[in-house]
Amino acid sequence: MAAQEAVDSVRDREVAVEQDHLDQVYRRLEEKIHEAEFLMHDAAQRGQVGTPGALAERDAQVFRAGVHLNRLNSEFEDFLFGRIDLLRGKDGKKGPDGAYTSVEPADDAVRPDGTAEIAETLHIGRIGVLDADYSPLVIDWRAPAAAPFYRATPVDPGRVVRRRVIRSKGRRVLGVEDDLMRPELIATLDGAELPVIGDGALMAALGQARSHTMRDIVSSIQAEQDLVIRAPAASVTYVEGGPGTGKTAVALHRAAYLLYQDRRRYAGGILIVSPTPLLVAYTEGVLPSLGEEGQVAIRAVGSLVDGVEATAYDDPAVARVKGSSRMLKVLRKAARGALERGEAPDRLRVVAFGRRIELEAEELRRIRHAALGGTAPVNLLRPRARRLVLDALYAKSGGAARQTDPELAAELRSSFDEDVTSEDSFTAFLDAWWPELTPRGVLAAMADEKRLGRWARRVLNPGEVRRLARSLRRDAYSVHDVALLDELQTLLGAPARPRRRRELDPLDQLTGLEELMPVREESQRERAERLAQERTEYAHVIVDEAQDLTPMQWRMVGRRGRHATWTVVGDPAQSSWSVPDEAAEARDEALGTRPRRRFTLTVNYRNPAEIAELAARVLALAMPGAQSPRAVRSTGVEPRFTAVGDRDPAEVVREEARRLLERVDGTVGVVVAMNRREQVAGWLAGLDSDAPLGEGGRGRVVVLGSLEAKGLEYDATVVVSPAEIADESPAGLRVLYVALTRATQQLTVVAGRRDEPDEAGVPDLLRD
Ligand SMILES: Nc1ncnc2c1ncn2[C@@H]1O[C@H](COP(=O)(O)OP(=O)(O)OP(=O)(O)O)[C@@H](O)[C@H]1O
Repeated sequence: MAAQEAVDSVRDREVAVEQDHLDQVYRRLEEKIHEAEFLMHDAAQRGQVGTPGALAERDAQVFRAGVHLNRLNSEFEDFLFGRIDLLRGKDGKKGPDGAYTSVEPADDAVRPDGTAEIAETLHIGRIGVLDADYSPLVIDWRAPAAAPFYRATPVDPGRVVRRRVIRSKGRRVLGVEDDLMRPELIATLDGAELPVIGDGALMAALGQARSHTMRDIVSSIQAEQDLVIRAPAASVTYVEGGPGTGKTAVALHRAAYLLYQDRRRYAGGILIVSPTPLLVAYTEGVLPSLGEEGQVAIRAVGSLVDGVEATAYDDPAVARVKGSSRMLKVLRKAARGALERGEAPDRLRVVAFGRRIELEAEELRRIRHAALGGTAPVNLLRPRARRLVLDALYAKSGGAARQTDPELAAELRSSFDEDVTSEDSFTAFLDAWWPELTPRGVLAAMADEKRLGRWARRVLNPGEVRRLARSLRRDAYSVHDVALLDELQTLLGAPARPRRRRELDPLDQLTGLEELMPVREESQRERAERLAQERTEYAHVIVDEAQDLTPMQWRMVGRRGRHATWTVVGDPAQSSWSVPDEAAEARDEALGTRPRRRFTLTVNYRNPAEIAELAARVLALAMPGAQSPRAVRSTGVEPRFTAVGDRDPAEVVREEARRLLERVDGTVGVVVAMNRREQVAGWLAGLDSDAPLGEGGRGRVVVLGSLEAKGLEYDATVVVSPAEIADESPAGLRVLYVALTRATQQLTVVAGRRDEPDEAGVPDLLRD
């Protein structure tokens, strides 16, 4: 009892120490907010002076003040989260943030008798704050001086003696968790003692209940993750790692880091490509929590083309055709072939120079053929086709023979052209004979099996043509259709007629200003959305779950980062694409010859060892020889197996979900084969209506098709019929591996007849 009281009093004292520091930080922040408000006000006044010099000055001031206000307001909550106590460094140089730059301790930082002193204490937070005397009150987590907070380990501690994670809410410090990097020094430090509280922050973070949104990991980023987050943005950063190794988290923190490093460069935008809208929604809050918004667009791969939000999935056989690079040949033919629609006119009659001139079907066909020569986008060829038609008409009119003088001949020709083109019927003919094609129109034309058969000759077999045409007759676009639309956009080109240009706002030129200025007619959010939509190329592209992109999707994503640097994260063992080699080829094409820096993440932070071990059995089948990531914790709860047997499957699944709802505080995900989604959602309707999670009234139970589970996680999961999931597609075992690795605490597997369960209910596929 007495011992516990002693621990509590040390803890209280340490919390009070950090509270003091936080109070000091808040006082300083308040001063800065006043300063910023003054600047804003002052800048607005100056803005009334209309000279160019005053405008430039206003821009710069408004920008700086806006940055301040924006950040201070959004990050007032919980922005101080770490502290490191450091030995004296090798050199005595300080960086711009007032911290010493040396990573390594001085040779004599630990004296021969084993004693040492703490030479520097740094607090780490979401943004940097300097005191009035320019000493650092808080170091931005992305600054070089903060790196030791993430990198230090007991094996390689550098200057760090103790790392502390501080939990705070608003202005109140709630607790501290320490990791000791140099335990041998603790008893021999000069001056103040350095107490150590708690079991470390990582375990505390991992054990927390999950909600429907991902949390940032800024206070517990691990050393191998930090290396990726801070990797220089040259060319391609390529990250592989098994389920739960933090790839998505790392990708998001890397976006924030890159913006901090070089905001000007990334004003060109960062695009994060995510596999599903569910994962987009799940991750959307992380960057704002790190203080970054506006510059980063997170888009599902089915929403990369404006105006289309595809969520439907094709069945695997169709998806395989639509994703394959063979489609490129088919689309090239379709883009040109779609000009020849059934209703196109097959003759042209005009009156010029008082004569009737006619072009017959065969002549028009030849002209079209000549105009289409080469590979230029079809819509851009319309002017060329128009010219060739006029040439042919002129030749027929005999006009060329009437004039030998070149100057007069040119004049004659030009008045001929004017005569013809001023007739409405000529324009009407051209519109019908060489219509402006749209990607949607061409895709619709491909729904005609006969036509598609012609365009796909020797590329797709008749069965593939039939299935593809049928799938294109559906009302909604599928996720795979989006890459086809995008490819068609490139093959067709923008319409030839000039678009109305948006008026340029001189303030647009100023980096980042759009995020900060309240704009007159549009809300800030609308404006950010519009700018994001108008943007077709990005300065940095991050691809999450990269193993899933099909060759056609790689082409689509590649077009958005032709001049970009890239971060590509993925796990081949989780690929739901059936022909990984083909996808790898397409990926290499999209990334070009840019050199790659490769990283591997090795620790599974999501699954307890008990679940990871079960998943490893499927990994061995899905990808023999592949390494499982190492799980860092164990819950002592083994996965549970239940066979449906003669019972009603609806009852069994409902019962198992209910059971897990009682055992965990957060979410329960029920993962089923894609074609069972609706049915199982029906089975579970109303199950948790009295236990909503509070975020927009969403319940704690979610039913997911196997392909939708990608990247997500739940406190507990029910995986329904592994065999059904595995049999769904050629990549089924890898998809099952994904399904089995979603739970942070508990996993229940429900086996159907097809699973051939043993007497303990363990499906054939999951037996040792
Ligand atoms: N350093 C960390 N500190 C705290 N939590 C972490 C850390 N790294 C990862 N996590 C947590 O582990 C879980 C898995 O992370 P994440 O989803 O990024 O993994 P992933 O590699 O993308 O997984 P998958 O391949 O299955 O999609 C998340 O809940 C994440 O917050």
